[in-house]
Amino acid sequence: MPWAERDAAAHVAVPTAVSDKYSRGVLGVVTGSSAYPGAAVLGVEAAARTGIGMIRYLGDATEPVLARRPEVVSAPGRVQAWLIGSGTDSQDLGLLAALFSDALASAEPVIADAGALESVALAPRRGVIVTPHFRELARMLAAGGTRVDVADIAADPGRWAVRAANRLGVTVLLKGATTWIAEPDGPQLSVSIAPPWTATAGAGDVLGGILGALLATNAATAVEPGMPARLAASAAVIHGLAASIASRGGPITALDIAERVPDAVRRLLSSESG
Ligand SMILES: NC(=O)C1=CN([C@@H]2O[C@H](COP(=O)(O)OP(=O)(O)OC[C@H]3O[C@@H](n4cnc5c(N)ncnc54)[C@H](OP(=O)(O)O)[C@@H]3O)[C@@H](O)[C@H]2O)[C@@H](O)CC1
Ligand SMILES: Nc1ncnc2c1ncn2[C@@H]1O[C@H](COP(=O)(O)OP(=O)(O)O)[C@@H](O)[C@H]1O
Repeated sequence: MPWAERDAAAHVAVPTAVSDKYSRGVLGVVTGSSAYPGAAVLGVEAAARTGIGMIRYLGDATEPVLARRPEVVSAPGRVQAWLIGSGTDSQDLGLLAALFSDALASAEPVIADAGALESVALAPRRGVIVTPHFRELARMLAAGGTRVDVADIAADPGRWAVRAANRLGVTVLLKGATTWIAEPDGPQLSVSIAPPWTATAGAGDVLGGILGALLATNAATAVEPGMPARLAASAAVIHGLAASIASRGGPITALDIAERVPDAVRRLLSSESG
């Protein structure tokens, strides 16, 4: 089922007069590495611009993240959701492996990307959303014993998203020109609003940050049946809309998308109230 702007608008948590930074939601972030520090900067930038109470950044790229976003806290503490894995390599995790395991063993919802995908294959649970592209999904399925060519996934991504969700037991957001979302025994959703200019390095890291903010700010309902898929699809709508606003028919960078996220959220909220 296509997920539309009005559907996404209903999943933006708008602060009220009684909100504070903790009641709005805190996102714990374990992303980035010495090889890929930029992925951490992009995800944190996108989460901050989606609207969130606070971000705790606990990965290996604290310096560039704080240089871009001094609002970010690098002290450990309580969080309402986790974003793990963007900009990391599953073969070279070092101390990050323990942080991934802790997040996956916690009760909070988790978004797992890139280098954290294989950790999920070993410890799947409800409340986990994985955000692979086609190659990453093929690798995840292979780790679980299902061999599939990337070309087969590309030929029928919607079906593979559903199959993977059921086989892996987690919500799958499969990235591409159309983004497919499937929850085990739950909704199957799709979003196709991003312009092809979105196919640029780091755009997926930005999507992870947007989804992280939506999970943390909807923490009370985020793991109810159907909600992981709806929140994931809403993040894809905000991402695609921000990319369209940034692009206006021309080229964009991943950071351009993150910077236009407030405009995308504003547009969703104004269309909902109008
Ligand atoms: N700014 C940042 O910090 C960013 C960080 N990022 C982070 O990078 C990490 C890895 O993510 P990824 O998606 O690249 O990983 P993956 O699926 O293993 O792809 C490898 C495949 O690509 C192919 N390939 C490579 N070069 C190619 C070429 N020129 N032309 C054609 N093919 C080429 C290569 O093929 P091969 O060379 O082996 O034939 C192989 O199959 C991940 O942690 C992510 O978060 C990104 O988000 C970007 C921004
Ligand atoms: N042809 C396309 N048209 C629209 N969006 C695309 C297209 N190709 C990729 N995307 C989007 O761009 C992002 C790419 O993410 P990803 O593959 O993880 O790249 P990276 O790892 O460099 O961030 C995803 O959100 C995906 O849905």
